This record gives sequence, C-alpha cells and structure tokens, in this order.
Amino acid sequence: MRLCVIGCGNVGRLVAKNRGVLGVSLKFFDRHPERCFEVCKDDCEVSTSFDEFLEGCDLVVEAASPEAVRQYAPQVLRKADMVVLSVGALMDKELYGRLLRIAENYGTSIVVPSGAVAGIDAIKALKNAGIEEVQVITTKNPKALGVNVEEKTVLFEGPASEAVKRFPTNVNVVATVSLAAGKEATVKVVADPSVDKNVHEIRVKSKAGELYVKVTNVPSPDNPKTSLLAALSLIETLKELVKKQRIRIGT
Ligand SMILES: NC(=O)C1=CN([C@@H]2O[C@H](COP(=O)(O)OP(=O)(O)OC[C@H]3O[C@@H](n4cnc5c(N)ncnc54)[C@H](O)[C@@H]3O)[C@@H](O)[C@H]2O)C=CC1
Ligand SMILES: O=C([O-])CC(=O)C(=O)O
Repeated sequence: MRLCVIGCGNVGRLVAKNRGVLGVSLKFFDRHPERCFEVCKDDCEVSTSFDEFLEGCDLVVEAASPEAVRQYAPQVLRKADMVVLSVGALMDKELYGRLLRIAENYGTSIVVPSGAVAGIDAIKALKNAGIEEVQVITTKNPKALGVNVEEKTVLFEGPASEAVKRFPTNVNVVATVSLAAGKEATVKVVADPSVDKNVHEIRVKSKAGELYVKVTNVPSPDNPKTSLLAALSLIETLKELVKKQRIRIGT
C-alpha cells in the first residue's frame, strides 16, 4: 500500500514516524519540498510536482491547509480515497457538493478523522434522533491563535462557517462537529494567556439527550495550534484504513 501525504509539517512528520506501525510505503508533497526531504531522509519518496505525486497512490492524506484541500482534492478524488484534516474547507457548500459529486462519479471516498475532538461517534448517533443545538467553545493560548492579549478574551462568536474563515488552521474541529451533526455549530473562540492546552468544549442538545464533551489537549511540540490528539487520531484512522480489521470499535 502506498500512502501519499500532502504536507510535511508537524502532522506529516508524525505519519512518517509511524510508517512501521502502518506498514505502508510513503510519498510526500509540500510547497516547501525541503521540509519533505528532511522528514523522509532515505526511507520515503518526495515529489516536487503534484501530478507526479499522485501517480500510484492508493490513499492520499491531506495534512496541509484548507487551501490545499481546495487546490488538490478535486484531482485526488478522481484517483484515490482522501483523508482530510483541514476540514474547515468542507464548510464551503459549493466545494463540499463538488467533491461529493466527484467521489460519487469516481467511486472514491472522503474520510474525516475525529481529529482534535472527542464525541463525534455520539454526535453522529444523536443525529438520527434529531439535533436541536450544537455549540463549540475553543480556548487556546493567544500565541496559538496568533494574537497578543493580556487577559482572557473572546475573539469570535458566530457560525462555524465564519469561524473557519477567521481561523483557518485553528478551528477545523468546528467543521468536523458540524458535519457530524448535520447542523452548523455556533462557535466561540477564546484566547486565554493562562492556558497552555488546546481546549474544546462541545455541547449538543438532541431529542435523545444532551452531550457535553471537553477535551484538554496537549499542543504538538512543533506546532502549538495543532493538538497532539489530532495527529494521533489520524494515525488511528490510517491504521483502520490500511489494515484489514477483524473487529471495529465505535460508531
Ligand atoms: N481536523 C482537526 O481536528 C485538526 C486539523 N488540523 C489541520 O491539519 C493541518 C496540518 O496540521 P500541521 O501539520 O500541524 O500543520 P503545519 O503547518 O505544521 O504543516 C503544514 C504543511 O503543509 C504545507 N502546506 C500548506 N498548504 C499547502 C499547499 N496548498 N500546498 C502544499 N503544501 C502545503 C506547509 O508548507 C507545511 O509544511 C492544518 O491545516 C491544521 O489546521 C490541525 C489540528 C486539528
Ligand atoms: O488541534 C486543535 O486543537 C484544533 C485545531 O487546531 C483545529 O481544529 O484546526
């Protein structure tokens, strides 16, 4: 199995480290190819042309940016299944619809890992009973959010589709929650100098009950915006996709 990864940053590096566990051969692409040469050393391939990168891929992982989803997903889905981490891009209804149509026509799939949040399994299940309300509060250190504030400050309040535009590489989770719920989440983004974790609180009200989930994530050492859990969630998703599972746990 050849796994092709767009993005040689923090998450791409962790995929490379887990190559043995996944039992795949790896090929990387990044607009900064030097990052891929650093990640790969001698034991994986690096492409500097996207067309060449796509050749022979069994599964493609996007671990780059929402812009990369817009740029490459239409081409990828004509050839292979694609795991998308920059889920915020899918809040664009036109792009979302277009990608689903391509996937339908070419028999491929888009896979969205739970990423930096928990509870996606229950949200999906609750959707079957009808979801009335979905809220997400994301709190991070100001440095992770790229702002300089001295005290706890609400930076944004509004719908998920606006939140992902304002913070494209900080709140992809609100898109994942919205897609799982089939309803756009209302979002609050908070910068708090007293926190050194990436905290996401999810509240869902449904006819089958209420859900409150809080994750307090350790940031990745190489990119404080991205929780370690997001990369670990991708690794777990990839294990399920590349290896024949004799048992599947969770919805
Ligand atoms: N779904 C989720 O729960 C989460 C998603 N993420 C997202 O996952 C993605 C990867 O995260 P990290 O590895 O921490 O980011 P990173 O910034 O460390 O690495 C991203 C790499 O992708 C490359 N890249 C970006 N746009 C590109 C493009 N258009 N074409 C080619 N290369 C491009 C960059 O040069 C960089 O090397 C980010 O978009 C991040 O926001 C992060 C955390 C949680
Ligand atoms: O990793 C996190 O805590 C959340 C994040 O950056 C995102 O959703 O884009």
